[in-house]
Amino acid sequence: MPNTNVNTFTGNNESKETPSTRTLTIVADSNIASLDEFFSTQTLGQDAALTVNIVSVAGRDITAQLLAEVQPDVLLIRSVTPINAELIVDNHSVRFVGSATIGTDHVDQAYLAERNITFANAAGCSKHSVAQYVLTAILTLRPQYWQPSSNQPVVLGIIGLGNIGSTLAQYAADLGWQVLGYDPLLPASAFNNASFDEVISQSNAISLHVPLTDAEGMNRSDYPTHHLLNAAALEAMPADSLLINSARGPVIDAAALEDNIEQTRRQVVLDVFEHEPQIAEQLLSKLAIATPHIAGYTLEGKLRGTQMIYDALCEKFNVTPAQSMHNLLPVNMYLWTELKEYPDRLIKFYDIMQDDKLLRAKADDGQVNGADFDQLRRDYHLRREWQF
Ligand SMILES: NC(=O)C1=CN([C@@H]2O[C@H](COP(=O)(O)OP(=O)(O)OC[C@H]3O[C@@H](n4cnc5c(N)ncnc54)[C@H](O)[C@@H]3O)[C@@H](O)[C@H]2O)C=CC1
Ligand SMILES: O=C(O)C(=O)[C@H](O)COP(=O)(O)O
Repeated sequence: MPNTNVNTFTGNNESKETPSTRTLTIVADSNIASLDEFFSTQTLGQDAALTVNIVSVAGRDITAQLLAEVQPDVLLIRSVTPINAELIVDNHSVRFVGSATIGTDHVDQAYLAERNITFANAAGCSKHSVAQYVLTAILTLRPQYWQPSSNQPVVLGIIGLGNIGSTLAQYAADLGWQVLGYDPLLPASAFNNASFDEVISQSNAISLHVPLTDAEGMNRSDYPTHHLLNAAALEAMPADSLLINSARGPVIDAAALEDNIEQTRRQVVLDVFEHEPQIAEQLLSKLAIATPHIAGYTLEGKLRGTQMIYDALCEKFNVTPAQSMHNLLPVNMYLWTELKEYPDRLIKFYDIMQDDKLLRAKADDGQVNGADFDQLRRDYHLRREWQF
């Protein structure tokens, strides 16, 4: 069994009757923020004698073998733990799976439903964090966009207008930018106002905010996003348009992207990579900004993710939630209104090039290896979300 951190909490035994102590065993990704503050007897077992036993391990170490050894009631994961038949076909103890993430492409939700296992994710938990990451990337590379003008408007293309895309659109509108948005699964609106071809051919900057879906399989969609940006789409983009991907790596065909950057010298920002956690130096060297899947990594974003799966677990087990992320947040001095007034303070709000520098420093022998990519994320100094 990998190195685990086992905290055993025993319920208060001073009740009037001898409690029949129950144990709730949790296997959790150690990269979940404030795990022990949210999942303990005080926060889960206040209505009954309960022993909460948490086994926390690296997300990639949550295996069928570990489940066989621990027999957990609950799995708490993040995006690096695939949840599917291969992991739990022989397990009959898990009753709840919580992913403290927005994306769910790593979870076979139909299989969980078939097994009558409750699933919860953290929809929208880091929408502001990711939107602010995208704004920072754009304004770091193109600071002139702070002052759009009638003869030099800024057109931001947004593909996917859900929680993150629509939040980004609000920031863009607040800066006086024009938004061209495309989302075939939502009704037309002020922001959902263009075709895919119009977005990619008429925008100064294009940002992707779609889930990773396929034409078939567990993430099937009528509008699959796997390689949504293929060679043809990239070719249709003006050479000087900036492309940002903070959705999922495989939404862009990495090989086609490398060729397109060679041909156009396009500025590209990637927070997610088709073959992560490995990154080929050949691609890395062509990018304007590269970061290790940390667009959502603010203290608020990660705590909100933990809060949301904690609340869902409490609902599952009919327990009154007894922990709030607001008890765990230091004072936040980052105000969007201040940044708008003093754009030169952007680097103090978020120095994205420092994250870029740390990632590039891990390139060795032609690539960034998976262990180094994971270490950068595990040890990431969580940013603070700007107050909108
Ligand atoms: N880099 C990071 O740290 C993070 C990445 N993400 C990724 O961002 C994705 C989007 O997050 P949210 O906006 O919160 O999800 P969401 O589910 O609220 O919105 C996704 C939107 O994409 C639309 N969509 C689906 N297929 C499409 C297509 N083919 N073309 C255009 N639009 C399409 C949907 O209709 C939906 O409105 C997540 O699924 C996740 O993969 C999320 C959080 C952090
Ligand atoms: O929430 C999502 O979706 C994300 O992409 C998260 O930022 C992924 O973070 P990890 O689960 O990989 O820590």
